[in-house]
Order: sequence, then C-alpha cells, then structure tokens
Amino acid sequence: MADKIKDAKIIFVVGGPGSGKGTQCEKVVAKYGYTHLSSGDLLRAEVASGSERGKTLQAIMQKGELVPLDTVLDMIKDAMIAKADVSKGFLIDGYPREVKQGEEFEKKIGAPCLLLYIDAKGETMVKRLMKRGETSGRADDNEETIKKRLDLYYKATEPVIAFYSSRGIVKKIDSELPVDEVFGHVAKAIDGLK
Ligand SMILES: Nc1ncnc2c1ncn2[C@H]1C[C@H](O)[C@@H](COP(=O)(O)OP(=O)(O)OP(=O)(O)O)O1
Ligand SMILES: Nc1ncnc2c1ncn2[C@H]1C[C@H](O)[C@@H](COP(=O)(O)O)O1
Ligand SMILES: [Mg+2]
Repeated sequence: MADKIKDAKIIFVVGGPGSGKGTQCEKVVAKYGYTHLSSGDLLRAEVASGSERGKTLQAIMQKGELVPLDTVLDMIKDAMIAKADVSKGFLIDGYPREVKQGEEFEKKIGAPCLLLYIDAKGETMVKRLMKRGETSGRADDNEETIKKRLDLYYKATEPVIAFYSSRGIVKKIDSELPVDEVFGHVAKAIDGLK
C-alpha cells in the first residue's frame, strides 16, 4: 500500500499558527489541483467523529499541545494512500511540527521536494487568530491557547526550518502581505519545481 505514495510529489507547508498556511493551500489547490492535507483538519475530523481517540485528541489540542507523532503520521499516511491514484501532488499543511516528525515522515513515506515557510510576525498571527476565533468554532482560537501554540511553534517548529534549509528546499514566503500577493510568491516557488 505504501508503495503507492513512494514517488509522490510532497510539499511541506510550515508556519506559525494563523500565519496563513490553510489560506494559501486552498489557493494552490485551485490553481494546481494538488491534494491538501492539513494535519490539524485530520485531527479535528477525528474529534468530530466522537470517537474515544477523538476525545483524547481534543483534550491535547485544547491545551495547544502537540498530539503524539504516530497518531498524526498514520492519519496523514492513510489520507495520502487514499488519494494516491488521483493526486498530482500533496500539500502537507501543519506537518512537521518538530524535526523528529520530518525524519519519521521520510522513513515511512518519502522526502519533500519543497518546504513553503509561511512567515508572519507574532503579533500578526495573534490578531488573525483572535479575529478567526469570532467565527471558526475552533476550541484553540482563544487568547490563552493561542499564546501556548505560538510559544510551542517558536520552540519546536522553527528548528524544522533550519533542518530543511540545509538541504536547500526551503522557500520563505512573506505572509504579512495581502493574500493574493502572498500567493504570487507561493506560485513562483511551485513553478520553480522541476
Ligand atoms: N495574508 C493574509 N492577510 C490577512 N489575513 C490573512 C492572510 N492569510 C490568512 N489570513 C487570515 C485568514 C484566517 O482568518 C486567519 C488565519 O489564516 P489560516 O490560513 O487559517 O492560518 P493557518 O492555517 O496558518 O492557521 P492554523 O495553524 O491555526 O491552522 O488569517
Ligand atoms: N503535525 C502535528 N503534530 C502534532 N500535533 C498536531 C500536528 N498538527 C496539528 N496538531 C494539533 C496541535 C495543534 O495545536 C492543533 C491544531 O493544528 P493546526 O495546524 O493549527 O490546525 O492540532
Ligand atoms: Mg490551518
């Protein structure tokens, strides 16, 4: 089964909470037809299913903490296999959150050809998430959890950028710009792929 995805085109989309990863991924899907897999969305779907596992995940996510690596990697892998026959490429949004996640992904699935680093200032991310929280219904879009997610991002996820930079596959995207301008830079990075 895993053979079906071993040669897939894989793009990691990494950035802080509220930086605009999901927003840009939607636009990439519209233009390039890639498959968007957000680890957070996969986890929220499990929570919404009402399963016992979903209840455990919900408690972790509500605190702004990371769920266990194996849980999230298995979900991504299953979702990739389900789309393998029709996918032109995969946008893996919100993963890896720490270097170990990247290493395990490469062992079990394959290597990314590009890492889109969606970069915004801390204060911008907080403002965006507080605004999104007015309508999102997300249990983690509140002041206390946003602060924890941001702290964890700087501590655990920023080293991911350095790890892949040494491989020359990181494109840093200024996400302080308006959405369509940000997308112009995202598209340029994707068009630059062989
Ligand atoms: N360039 C932008 N300018 C202004 N607002 C933006 C921009 N990009 C995204 N937004 C808005 C849309 C959302 O309401 C909010 C967060 O964007 P979103 O794409 O959901 O972030 P994200 O996927 O990185 O966050 P999370 O990690 O929490 O899922 O900010
Ligand atoms: N890759 C991940 N590893 C661990 N936990 C994760 C991962 N992706 C999402 N999560 C959990 C923890 C996050 O705070 C929430 C929301 O994710 P988001 O990408 O902001 O939608 O889910
Ligand atoms: Mg998102």
